[in-house]
Amino acid sequence: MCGIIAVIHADPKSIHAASEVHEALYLLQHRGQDAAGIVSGDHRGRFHQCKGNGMASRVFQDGARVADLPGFMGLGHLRYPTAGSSANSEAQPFYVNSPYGISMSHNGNLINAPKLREHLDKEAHRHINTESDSELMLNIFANELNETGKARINPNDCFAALERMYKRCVGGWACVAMLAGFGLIGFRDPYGIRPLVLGSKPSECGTGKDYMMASESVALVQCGYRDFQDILPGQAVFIEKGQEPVFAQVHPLLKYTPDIFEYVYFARPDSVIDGIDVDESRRNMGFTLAETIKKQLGPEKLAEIDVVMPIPETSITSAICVAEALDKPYVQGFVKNRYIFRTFIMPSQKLRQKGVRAKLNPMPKKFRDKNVLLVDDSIVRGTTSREIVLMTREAGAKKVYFASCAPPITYAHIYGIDLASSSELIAHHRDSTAIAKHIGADDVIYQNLDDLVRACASLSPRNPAEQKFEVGVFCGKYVTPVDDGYFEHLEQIRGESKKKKVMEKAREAVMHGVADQKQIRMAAKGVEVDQHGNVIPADNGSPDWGPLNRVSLANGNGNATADASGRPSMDDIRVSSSQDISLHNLNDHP
Ligand SMILES: O=P(O)(O)OC[C@H]1O[C@H](OP(=O)(O)OP(=O)(O)O)[C@H](O)[C@@H]1O
Ligand SMILES: NC(=O)CC[C@H](N)C(=O)O
Ligand SMILES: [Mg+2]
Repeated sequence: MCGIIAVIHADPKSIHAASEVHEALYLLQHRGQDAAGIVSGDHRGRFHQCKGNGMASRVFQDGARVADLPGFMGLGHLRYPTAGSSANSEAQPFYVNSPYGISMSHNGNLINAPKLREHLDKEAHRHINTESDSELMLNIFANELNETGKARINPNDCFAALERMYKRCVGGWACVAMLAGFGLIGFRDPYGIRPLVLGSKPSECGTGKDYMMASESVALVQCGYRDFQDILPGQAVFIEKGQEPVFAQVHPLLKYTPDIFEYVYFARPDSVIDGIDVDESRRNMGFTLAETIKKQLGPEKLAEIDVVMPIPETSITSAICVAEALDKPYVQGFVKNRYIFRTFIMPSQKLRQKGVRAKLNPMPKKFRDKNVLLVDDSIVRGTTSREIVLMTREAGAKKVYFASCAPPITYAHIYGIDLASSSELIAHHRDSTAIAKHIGADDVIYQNLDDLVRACASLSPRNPAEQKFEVGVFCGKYVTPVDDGYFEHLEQIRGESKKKKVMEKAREAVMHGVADQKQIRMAAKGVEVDQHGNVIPADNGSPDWGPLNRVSLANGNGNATADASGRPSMDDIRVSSSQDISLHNLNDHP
């Protein structure tokens, strides 16, 4: 799950769009911790970028780098990879110089990436520099835009290009893009799987409005934007410099099916997504879960429960409601270390395991001789639940029951939440008795899928009875068609053990100078290689220079002036030189 942001100021001379994007990045940090980036666009049609691996504060050196990013518009991205690797070179926003200069931030996952790659290679003849599906999407868009053959384009040309792009891409996406010197675009997949909301505020220059788009409304609220409007499934919006937004349905709205996992885990509780208040949905989840707990445990076991405890942080809202409905004391027994971040979205299993203990510390007096009902929002790999049950017992609890606000997660997530490959999911081949045994609990209680859907749908501003959600992870029925063989492909690219083995072998081969091209490519995702081809030891915080057999970054040196209309053309857009990009991109290089 990634976070995306876009800002455009009414005043084309404004140089502060990036500082708003930067502010918003911190509000969406929970959506991606692996990489962060901003690209700004100034009135001369130049882009300026700063991106790299790490959280926003590291990449932007607590804001010091934002001064390098002048412009009246900007894009931001927070990455939690679902495709490709965690390499620096896959940090977003992505950029292509042709046509017109385009930068793009993508939240989601394309499930027909190999087909798109082939099309770009064989038919469009566009070079793809990484394994990222987002780079593919940007290039598909760029190629369709190029089909206009015009030196100057208008919003309708963009919509037409998007229409063609939507016919090629399959999966979930919410994207924001910037055309150099021209304006901003936002668009969302035909099912509205991934979220995108637009807001506005009066411009500081006194005339017109500034606009922001973001994955979650909390970013808009905190930056002073109002008049929210969710971008509809299959809808695109174009905000040209100094103009009002123009909307177009670039693909028929197929079904309005937002991803239910946004409400379960991903989004902040103070966000409203597609008109559904996240905190309220979690309260509802707590109340309905309590009913299932009553039924499953029965009066005797229920009477034994002394306290209801949340597993911070996401489940707190629901746990309060479970306690209220069961008429049991709500007790916070775990203290969360606020300097350790979300463990589930950490990149490796070892880190996730370590993360749980470092993040949550039990206060023994809250547990001693108690029968405890633990409440979490979800059980994915079981890393948290297993460790927590153990900690609960170590802290002196007698019986430990474990309740999950989400139903068993039995299938892979394919639209932008890297839940795990199905073989890693604890519920994939286990029933609740086996799961309880596996995590060491006396019993495990899961929310029913219908109850979960009702908890969210009842808050929908559309017809609640007809509100549907993307729930493939719980039942294997996905909203888009999925090609035969996709899951095998997924298993292959995501299966952690396999990835690890291949990676280790490749690293070793590179270290010993016996790697073939494929191994060099593979190793370059985990082992940094400098511009001379020398291997830099991993985890030293140094930037990614890109794999050896690929062009590292774009070169060029056109002129910087925009024409009278301010619209981009091949001539008036300066493509950043590799030196410029080095300066901005390679934060930590000595
Ligand atoms: O079964 P698992 O694989 O452990 O994944 C599920 C857990 O991961 C998440 O917590 P996380 O620490 O990421 O975030 P939170 O602080 O928002 O709860 C989620 O809230 C569950 O607690
Ligand atoms: N979580 C996401 O939305 C990821 C976006 C994109 N698929 C990537 O891996 O960078
Ligand atoms: Mg959690």
